[in-house]
Amino acid sequence: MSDQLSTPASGAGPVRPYDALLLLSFGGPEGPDDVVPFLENVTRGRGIPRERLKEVGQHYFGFGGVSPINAQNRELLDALRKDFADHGLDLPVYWGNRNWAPYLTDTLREMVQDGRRRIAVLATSAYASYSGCRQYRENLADALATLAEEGLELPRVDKLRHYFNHPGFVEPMIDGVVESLTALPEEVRAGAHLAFTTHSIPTAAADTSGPVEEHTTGGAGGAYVKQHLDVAQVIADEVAVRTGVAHPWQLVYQSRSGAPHVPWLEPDICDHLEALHGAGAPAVVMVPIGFVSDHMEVMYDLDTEATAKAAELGLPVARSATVGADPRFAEAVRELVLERAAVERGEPAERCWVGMLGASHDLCAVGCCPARAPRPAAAGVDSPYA
Ligand SMILES: CC1=C(CCC(=O)O)c2cc3nc(cc4[nH]c(cc5[nH]c(cc1n2)c(C)c5CCC(=O)O)c(CCC(=O)O)c4C)C(CCC(=O)O)=C3C
Ligand SMILES: [Fe+2]
Repeated sequence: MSDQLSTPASGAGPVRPYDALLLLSFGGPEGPDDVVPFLENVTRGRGIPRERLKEVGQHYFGFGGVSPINAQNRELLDALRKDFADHGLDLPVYWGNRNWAPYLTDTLREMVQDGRRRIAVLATSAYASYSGCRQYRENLADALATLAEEGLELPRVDKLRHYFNHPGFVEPMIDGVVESLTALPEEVRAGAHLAFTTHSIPTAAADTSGPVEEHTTGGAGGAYVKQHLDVAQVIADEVAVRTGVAHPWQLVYQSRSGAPHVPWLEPDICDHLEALHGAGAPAVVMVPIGFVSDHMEVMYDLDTEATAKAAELGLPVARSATVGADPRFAEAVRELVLERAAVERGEPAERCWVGMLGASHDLCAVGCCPARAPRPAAAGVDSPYA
């Protein structure tokens, strides 16, 4: 590979000390035979009811057993490589997943064998939560443990900060909402509501999301909800500036799983559509701010299920785009790498953000997004690895 020839082992120029970027994602099935083993990987030890698993399996089978997430990650890889090349960054980009091939452990092994010693990690999850942050750090720790057992010299892995409020993540979504409003019939456009959606999680997980000082009680939602509300506000405000209309908005949830007696964040998007319709809303734009690409949770839960619900109600809806492989997102990733590289060199770092919360932390503190049963997690203050 040509990048191996041109990259000194220690990394060079503005990316120093990094010598590689790892795109860390969820993974998804690539055909019907993959669906059940994929779901087994996702739900191992998580207590998801069998009925729910059967149902989710049907979502995948309905699309030929193929999740769109892998193709979307390949597009993002291309966008990142192009952006880095266009800006003279000599930083090879790798890809590994939690739940499907290419598996994280295999990618990390390949990286070590390629001589990568200091790795920046971008997870395809923008917000704080156990599922979106610590679980990826646990996956990194598991992969490092495997490589250690194999006698390999371990690289250092640094997870890049949360980017929910990075302008390169938020601005493409603002454009998307404006476009979706334009796509609605003109007579309902001005009255349209914005339904910002994200993945529901157990309220107990939401309350303990983010650093300990941001934890809440009683279902208030912790950093997870606070960060989503911040992004929603920024988007709604900018859409109002651009369209001249202050569209009413609310943060709602989707893709609930788990046992029915366990409280998860509510309301669900489908119930919300029904309530809005009952209250006389003329149209709704669904804005999936919780997701980085139009993967199965978007394609099924919003574009199929919620859209069918709206049709049944006679409520016009549109669904706005996720950031995907937008060049502005690739640029944001470059900025995040350069920012963290400066921090690691002990130099001042320029941090971009929008909204009210400021740039998120580089290193997760002890107690950040705790697991129900504590396990080793890499790339945080409590990492057992350097
Ligand atoms: C916060 C969050 C994100 C957003 C942040 C991020 O992107 O990471 C996310 C993303 C995703 N979730 C995905 C798929 C699934 N998630 C499940 C289950 C769960 N998700 C949870 C949370 C999240 N999930 C939770 C608390 C559970 C319960 C079980 C557990 O505690 O782990 C299940 C099991 C069946 C079910 O119950 O739905 C599946 C199949 C896919 C791939 C889609 C594709 O294939 O295109 C993606 C990107
Ligand atoms: Fe999920």
